[in-house]
Amino acid sequence: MSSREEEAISQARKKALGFNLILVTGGSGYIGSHTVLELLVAGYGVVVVDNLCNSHWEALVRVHWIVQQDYMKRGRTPDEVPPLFFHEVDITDKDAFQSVFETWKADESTSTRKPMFKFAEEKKKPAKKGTRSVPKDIGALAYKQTFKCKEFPASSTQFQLPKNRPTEVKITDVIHFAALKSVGESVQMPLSYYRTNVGGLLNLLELMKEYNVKKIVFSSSAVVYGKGKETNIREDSIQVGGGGAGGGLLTNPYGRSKWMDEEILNDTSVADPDMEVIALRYFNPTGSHPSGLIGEDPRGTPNNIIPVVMQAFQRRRSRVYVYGSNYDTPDGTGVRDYIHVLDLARGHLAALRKLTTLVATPTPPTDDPTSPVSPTFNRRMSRASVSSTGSSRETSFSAQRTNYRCYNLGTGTGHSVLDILKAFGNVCGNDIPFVLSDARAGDLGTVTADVTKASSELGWYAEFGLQDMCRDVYQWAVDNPQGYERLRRLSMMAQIDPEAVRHIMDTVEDEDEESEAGTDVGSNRSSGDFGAFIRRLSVMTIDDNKYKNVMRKASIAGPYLGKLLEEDEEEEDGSEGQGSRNGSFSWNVPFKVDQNQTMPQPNPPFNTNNDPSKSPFAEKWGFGGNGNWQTPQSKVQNAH
Ligand SMILES: O=c1ccn([C@@H]2O[C@H](COP(=O)(O)OP(=O)(O)O[C@H]3O[C@H](CO)[C@H](O)[C@H](O)[C@H]3O)[C@@H](O)[C@H]2O)c(=O)[nH]1
Repeated sequence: MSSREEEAISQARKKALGFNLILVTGGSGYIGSHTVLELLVAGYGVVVVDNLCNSHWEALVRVHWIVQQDYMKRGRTPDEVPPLFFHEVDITDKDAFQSVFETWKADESTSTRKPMFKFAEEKKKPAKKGTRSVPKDIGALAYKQTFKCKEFPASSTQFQLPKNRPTEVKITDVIHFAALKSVGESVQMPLSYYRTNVGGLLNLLELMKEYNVKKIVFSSSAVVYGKGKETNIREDSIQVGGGGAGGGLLTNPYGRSKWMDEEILNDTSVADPDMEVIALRYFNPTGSHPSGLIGEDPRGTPNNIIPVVMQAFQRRRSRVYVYGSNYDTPDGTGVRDYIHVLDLARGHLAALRKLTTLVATPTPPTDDPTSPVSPTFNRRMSRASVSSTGSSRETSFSAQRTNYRCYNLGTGTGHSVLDILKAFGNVCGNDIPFVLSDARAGDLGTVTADVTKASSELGWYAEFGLQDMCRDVYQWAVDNPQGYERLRRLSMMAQIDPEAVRHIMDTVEDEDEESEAGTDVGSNRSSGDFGAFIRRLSVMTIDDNKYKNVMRKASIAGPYLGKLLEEDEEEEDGSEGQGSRNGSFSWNVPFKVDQNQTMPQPNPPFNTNNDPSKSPFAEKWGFGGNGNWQTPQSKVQNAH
């Protein structure tokens, strides 16, 4: 590790000192980013781990910026916003994941936390002296930015810095979002789902154990209720811990992976009485932050109703197919419990506070061996759960523990598909075209939550209604017609052809100088700091004219890049337009061209009178005698 990296880690740790530090896996995704926002608003420091497979780092920059505005609305200064750090790491890569824990591990010399019990078979191994991952300071990036956004009210989340600020740097809790989440895709690629959703959780729990992190909020789903449970579903209608039905009613690998995760978490809490687990079962999340700066950006063709409606509004599909009109519901269409993503995010805060209370007032251990808080009892439970005889008596030992809790997060109110179409039509002032169609295989008529447990035990309840959800989704759709897609493309562009990007950096220089948004593009051009450049361009994504200007210049620079940046037209049936969906961007990481990547045939640039050979990049990209451009890849293929 270079001295510069060591210095960066040391600076980050200094910045984090005094904050309760929460590790959020999958924190740049849809629900993750809104939760990070609420954590910062509430005064928590946040460390995000995300592999960006279905999200964009830009979301986090926007999050920190929104929180700065939120703080100002509350009479505080942006400097007071807690730190937000980002690691681009895949949780299935255990070594890389461990390097994050190494970076943020407690300083042993100042640590006051001691494990309460040590079982013989679980003696803590010394932490591996592995590499340490260098965190990106998102707050520092956000301070330089200017975004245009809708006026939004200050968050209702209370600012609650702990009375005694932590005197050591330590991750105290984990919120685990990182997972794959498409039902249909999980049927096609079950192994990927189990690898990420189950394998990733195992890595996390092993690392939490090794680094003595004991509290976790887990992102579960109403999907774990499976078939057969419909209206006002209670948490105890299925049993985690072998005490009843559950996983058997599930119909797809995604649902099974979430169910398995809950079982694993429960078993872990049985084996370790110090562990505190809360699983949150989401119903149908939708909505976005009212600023219109962050929102849902589903990759590929969306299947969920709200993104589908949004696409119909954007004319990216001709109509919405309403699946099923003969259900036993008021208007015959499917009824679901839609919950605003900000309510969901605040549900995670409520869960964190619950975990904090539990740890702050622990039940003292007792010598009574039949007591569930006795070490003797827990040792027995531990043995029972690994016994090979599997008698029913022993099975009952592995019943759900009190340090494992699950809660529904929903509103308790159902809305039909037609209600959604009407509400969305109201906010956008246009009717959403739809057609009644056959029911989708496996769909249920009604799925709504009983939310009394969350309100009585977490003190949480949903504040937003359907109209709020539709309004905020609409705002996001209007301001970000392609979600973060443009950003993904710009990032992809920097990865594929840094030379061409450098050329665009030259051509947009004047624009940068005119811009009021601070940027370090110019000063870093020679050192290839594309991160700064992409960040600068990301500001332009909201200003359509500027963005189009850049696209035009990108076409000048390189035909493939021009193609990459072209607006994609969604097919009528909703299938994806061309353009990469795999682009991601890493700061200061050498850009690599993936030689196996299949690149689309680029269009000729339009500034060279359709003579590609006049482009400054003609030689680099190759020019076929038939007038078609060739990427290096297609050139290789043609040679064989
Ligand atoms: O193009 C569409 C898409 C959906 N629907 C209908 O809209 C309702 C909601 O469907 P979604 O696909 O948006 O959501 P589901 O309730 O089917 O599934 C969601 O909630 C589940 C838990 O209940 C799981 O978490 C799952 O991953 C998640 O997508 C259903 O009646 C569905 O039939 C349509 O009519 N047309």
